[in-house]
Amino acid sequence: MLTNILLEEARELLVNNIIALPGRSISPETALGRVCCQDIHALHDLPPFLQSAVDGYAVSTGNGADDKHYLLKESLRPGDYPGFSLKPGQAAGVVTGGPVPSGARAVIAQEFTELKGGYVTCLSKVNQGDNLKQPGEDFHSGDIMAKRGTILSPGLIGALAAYGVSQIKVFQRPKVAVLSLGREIVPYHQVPAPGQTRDSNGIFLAALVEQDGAEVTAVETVGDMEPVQVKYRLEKLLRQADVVLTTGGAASGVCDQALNAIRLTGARPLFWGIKIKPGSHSGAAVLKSKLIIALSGNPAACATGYHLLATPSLRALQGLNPEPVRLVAVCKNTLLKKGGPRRFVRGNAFWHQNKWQVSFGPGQKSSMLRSLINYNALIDLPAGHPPVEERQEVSIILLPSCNPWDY
Ligand SMILES: Nc1nc2c(c(=O)[nH]1)N[C@H]1C(S)=C(S)[C@@H](COP(=O)(O)OP(=O)(O)OC[C@H]3O[C@@H](n4cnc5c(N)ncnc54)[C@H](O)[C@@H]3O)O[C@H]1N2
Ligand code: MOO
Repeated sequence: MLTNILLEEARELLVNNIIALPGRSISPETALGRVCCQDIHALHDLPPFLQSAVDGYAVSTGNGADDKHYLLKESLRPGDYPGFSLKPGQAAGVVTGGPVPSGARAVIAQEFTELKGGYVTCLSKVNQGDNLKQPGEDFHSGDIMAKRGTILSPGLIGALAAYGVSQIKVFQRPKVAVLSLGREIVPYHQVPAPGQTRDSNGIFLAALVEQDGAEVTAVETVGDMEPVQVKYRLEKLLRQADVVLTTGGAASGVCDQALNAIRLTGARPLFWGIKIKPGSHSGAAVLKSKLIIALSGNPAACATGYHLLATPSLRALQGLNPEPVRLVAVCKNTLLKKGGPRRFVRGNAFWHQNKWQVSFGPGQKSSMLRSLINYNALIDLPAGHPPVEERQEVSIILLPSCNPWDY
């Protein structure tokens, strides 16, 4: 087993052991945020017929006919389809988005016309093609509307509805179970005895998992179960989930539950320990197609490990690019910490005065919850870095699903 490796090596090991989940068809009503598992092509031209862009009159010019006065042949209402064509010198009333009769050369907006004695008089110059929307102007038949791996946005769902698509093929959502290890950890709704701690990581991880498009199957604690019972619990969760996230019991010490239980299940550890802080005590293992990601117990270390290892894995399982979104941002405040391994600091990123800016959150100890209440970025500081000064440029990883762009 590889120990104490680089973050990028750890992520690669994880991603290389992941095959995107199979696809399934779902209705557009439930498709928001899901990921297309195949390219989607336009089934036909859109608009499918020549349309008017305005309410007004379609006119047939040319053939030496007077281009100011037209005989009104018929007026169409929304939903009508013209069963006639226009001859030079004739006009038809048309509506925005409605079909125009064949033979029409242009549409004149109603406000630039006068209707008198069955004749339409144009008050402005008429140019061929004015206010006409060509068939296929939006999508030509066969155009790619979405590539495999595209997240279904409200706009894409709407565009597919314009084609009457009622089933969309998407990657299955990964199923994720959370197992909080540690003798002292009790379910959050239980009153802890002296020396015990409420499981805040479990529900926190479950919320992150939901934000990452996956489905939470269980959030459980083990308390002081015997190692073999922890193994049974882990096996049970592995049967119902694609990924099990453990938190706590990851550092070798008095209660080394994570690696013990993983080994007892026969899972193959991929790595244990990465050169970052916090989150150094993170590991991963595979059991057939199932993944176990072990995160630290300290809440901020748990969060950091989640963003850097679990999010890319959940993305890869859904057919998404696992690479995080990186930006360069200017620091709004200072960080006195220096030296040590590569550090990931929770911060708040925002766009202000034409640049990305970031402020370090308060309470950066890995045991503290404070920085987790309002962060949307991880500030990536290299190993051995000096204190970070205001206005210094830093590399950040955006966590858009974490918090709104608040500052
Ligand atoms: N001798 C050493 N001790 C420690 C080391 C080390 O290298 N050598 N590393 C420290 C660092 S850094 C971290 S991070 C932690 C990681 O330890 P574990 O992942 O084994 O976590 P635990 O010991 O189980 O818990 C640490 C801390 O977090 C609390 N915790 C645990 N689970 C939860 C939960 N589900 N919800 C809320 N809080 C939780 C737990 O009560 C402890 O206070 O190890 C350091 N020690
Ligand atoms: O590595 Mo611990 O994970 O810093 O807090």
